[in-house]
Amino acid sequence: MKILTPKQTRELDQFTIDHEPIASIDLMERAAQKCMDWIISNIDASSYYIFCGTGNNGGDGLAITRMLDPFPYNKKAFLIHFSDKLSKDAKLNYKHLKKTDAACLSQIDFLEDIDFNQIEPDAIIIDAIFGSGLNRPVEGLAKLVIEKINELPNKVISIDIPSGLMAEYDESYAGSPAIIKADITLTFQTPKLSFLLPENSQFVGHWHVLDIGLLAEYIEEQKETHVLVEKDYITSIYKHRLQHSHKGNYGHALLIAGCYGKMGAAILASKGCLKAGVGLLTVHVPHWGYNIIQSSVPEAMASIDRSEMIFTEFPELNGFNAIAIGPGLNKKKNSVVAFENMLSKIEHHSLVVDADGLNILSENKHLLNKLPQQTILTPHPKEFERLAGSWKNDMHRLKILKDFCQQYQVITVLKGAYTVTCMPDGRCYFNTTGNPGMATAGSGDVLTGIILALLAQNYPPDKAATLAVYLHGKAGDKALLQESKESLIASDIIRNLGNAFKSLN
Ligand SMILES: NC(=O)C1=CN([C@@H]2O[C@H](COP(=O)(O)OP(=O)(O)OC[C@H]3O[C@@H](n4cnc5c(N)ncnc54)[C@H](OP(=O)(O)O)[C@@H]3O)[C@@H](O)[C@H]2O)[C@@H](O)CC1
Ligand SMILES: [K+]
Repeated sequence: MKILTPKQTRELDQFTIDHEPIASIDLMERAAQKCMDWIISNIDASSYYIFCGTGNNGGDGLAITRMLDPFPYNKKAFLIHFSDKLSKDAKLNYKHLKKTDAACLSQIDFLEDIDFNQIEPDAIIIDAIFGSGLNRPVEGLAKLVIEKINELPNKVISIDIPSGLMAEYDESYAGSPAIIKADITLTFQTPKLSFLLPENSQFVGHWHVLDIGLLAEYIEEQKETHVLVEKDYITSIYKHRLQHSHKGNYGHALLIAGCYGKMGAAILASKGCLKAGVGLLTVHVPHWGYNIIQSSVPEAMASIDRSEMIFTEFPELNGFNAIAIGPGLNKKKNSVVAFENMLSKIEHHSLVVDADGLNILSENKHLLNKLPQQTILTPHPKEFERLAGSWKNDMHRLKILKDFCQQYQVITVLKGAYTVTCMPDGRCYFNTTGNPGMATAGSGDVLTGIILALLAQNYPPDKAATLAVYLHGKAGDKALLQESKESLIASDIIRNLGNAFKSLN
């Protein structure tokens, strides 16, 4: 699903009004009806307090209040009068509600006009103060109201976007002094980019996209800049296996991993790779790790370094079509030299760099220029900061990520909630699978193995990265059916890769 910018959202709105065609007031009615349908099907409460602004978001709130009328609920709508400029459709809905139930509607000029004590703790608060039209930090009356709502114990449902949160912003934006902390956000047609940034999870709560029938035609014409990766996208890139195939069809991968004390990372990455369908896997390990890898991963072949403890050389690369380097490696001088030598020998191979491979890059930045185009890097935020520098807010981090990928022509998988895979041309793919139980030792090693396997099977690097991230998260979600977020470990992710693949059929 494409994520639209605020400008695209306004254009989509207008495109639908012009081409469906539909009057804007009827579109607002449809949006409010979708919210009502969702609320009636999912919420069990007897009182609703609806806080409305003066723009179209407020118009939605006023329409929702009217739609509650046939139901036996207590309801009260507050028009927060922070501006005299009531939008045209908000004004129509204001008049309409006044006719239906004038007693439930109050105009609020001062915070004291609202008796917050009357709001029962189990009542639902509907937040329709600001939507996608917010263009500056919230001040004055609206700020006071938002702060007060955030102090209440009530469940809050935000319409379209939590009031005070911008759909997009830049690095100079220090945030609004007041933003609604919603439990649920009901957003229209596509999610907003800010929902996917870690710093905003405290405001957005659980978000749901409501299809309000805005025309797909317009969305299809827009470039893929920010994409939410869901099952339909993944099934469109997943290649089914042929009935008559042999291991030669699925590539030969080389994994360079492990050192004294860190052989577990090599084992986990190897198993992830094998379980993701690679034809053949060779693992290059220090001499000391030979017995360990052979007995722990009998399906893999071993290539042995002359060094007892660390990575100092690499096998002839010709026989391999994909290479991963980094899990459980180390950053000693001889390993850096070997890494640099290997980069100069890479020709047609796809490459993944993880863990200590990334640390080597951040301590030897000149190597970044030697990475083959479309190399896949898989940092967590700390590793990324070491590679690319620090950021002021998460939107700024996204900009740094795009600049970094463009500068070095690499693909970066920035791990976290909504892991984002950024392409050399700046396209960003936000993943939707996975859970906090996966923040556990070795989880990243497994992901590296999966990416390596998909590259060896000839997936183009951009598709290999997005598919691997999705499968890794899905395997974690399947594992969580038997485990808890605390007990889930990397081996559980490996064990559930089969279930993750099956979920694509
Ligand atoms: N997309 C769709 O298809 C559909 C969208 N719909 C709904 O419309 C919503 C967008 O409505 P909207 O454009 O009227 O903006 P909204 O957020 O209500 O703000 C109102 C005004 O507030 C002002 N303002 C801004 N910042 C401010 C601040 N800090 N403090 C004080 N004032 C501030 C600013 O005016 P300004 O003062 O800048 O002239 C702005 O115009 C959208 O979220 C959805 O709920 C559905 O009804 C139908 C389908
Ligand atoms: K809102």
